[in-house]
Amino acid sequence: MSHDVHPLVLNNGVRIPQLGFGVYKIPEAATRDAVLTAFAAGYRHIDTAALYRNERGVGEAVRESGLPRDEVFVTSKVWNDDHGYDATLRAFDASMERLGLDVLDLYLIHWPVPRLDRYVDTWRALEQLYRDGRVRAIGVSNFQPDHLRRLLDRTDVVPVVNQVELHPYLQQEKLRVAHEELGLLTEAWAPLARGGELLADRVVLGLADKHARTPAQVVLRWHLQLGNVVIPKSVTPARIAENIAVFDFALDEDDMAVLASLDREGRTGAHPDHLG
Ligand SMILES: NC(=O)C1=CN([C@@H]2O[C@H](COP(=O)(O)OP(=O)(O)OC[C@H]3O[C@@H](n4cnc5c(N)ncnc54)[C@H](OP(=O)(O)O)[C@@H]3O)[C@@H](O)[C@H]2O)C=CC1
Ligand SMILES: O=C1CO[C@H](CO)[C@@H](O)[C@@H]1O
Repeated sequence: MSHDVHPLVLNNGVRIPQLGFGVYKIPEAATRDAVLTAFAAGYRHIDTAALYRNERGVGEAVRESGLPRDEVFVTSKVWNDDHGYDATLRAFDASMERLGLDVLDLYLIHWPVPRLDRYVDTWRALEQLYRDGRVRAIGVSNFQPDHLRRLLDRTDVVPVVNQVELHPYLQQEKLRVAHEELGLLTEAWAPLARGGELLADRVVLGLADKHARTPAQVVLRWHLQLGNVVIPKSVTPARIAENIAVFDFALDEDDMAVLASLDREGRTGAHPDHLG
């Protein structure tokens, strides 16, 4: 993997570009072009899921880009309907058929769905896929500390990431501390809080002005400096380029402190204890 993708090292030694491209809500027909635009802008990490119904477009773009396969990092996720050992193995095969890839870089359990109480069995299926070399790393998404601890108590492979909603309005400090203790990286979904109010927040606008950057760039830079893996989504070519142009400036301690003060439990999505 070339150096300009700013990789972080996962707990199994695999490198992940710290900034990736999210494709939730991009229609299947538009996904190939959006991902090719992202590759042209320098992204080398794509975040999709069976739920997003656009894995085919992601796979097409990977092939048509002409990029060496080992320079592109692709994540997908097993959806809530497919929890359980056998169902997860089938869901993985179906995702791989749609993606048209031989090996996946990262496979995640999308939500723990505590009501079903099957995420430990689902994890055992991911462990099997990892041992079989079908996926280079396995992780989870939307897990709370108690879900993580249960997994770690009962299974062998430590997840490499927990992908959770995280942005200045929902900073997830307790969870980030738990991740550090358990040895996994924090991956931020909805890193721009879905592009709403946060990007018009007076504090963010002030920092954008100070650094002659856009509000989205300030927020993404904050994520990078916290050590988060971050996966902003956009279908707008100018924004796709803007969102990756964040490696050539830095927020100072005061900037980070003022952004820390924006925390307010401002979820845009479901709470993991309630979904499912
Ligand atoms: N594991 C999970 O449960 C979840 C995972 N995810 C993953 O995280 C990714 C990112 O999260 P997502 O929900 O898409 O939200 P984001 O926080 O990435 O926000 C995306 C929205 O912000 C807009 N936007 C993007 N860049 C800019 C910019 N520079 N200036 C102004 N507006 C901007 C986009 O508009 P436009 O596209 O029109 O340009 C879009 O409406 C997803 O695509 C998905 O891959 C997301 C939700 C849950
Ligand atoms: O990945 C996802 C995209 O956003 C959805 C709506 O918040 C989530 O439920 C889902 O987990």
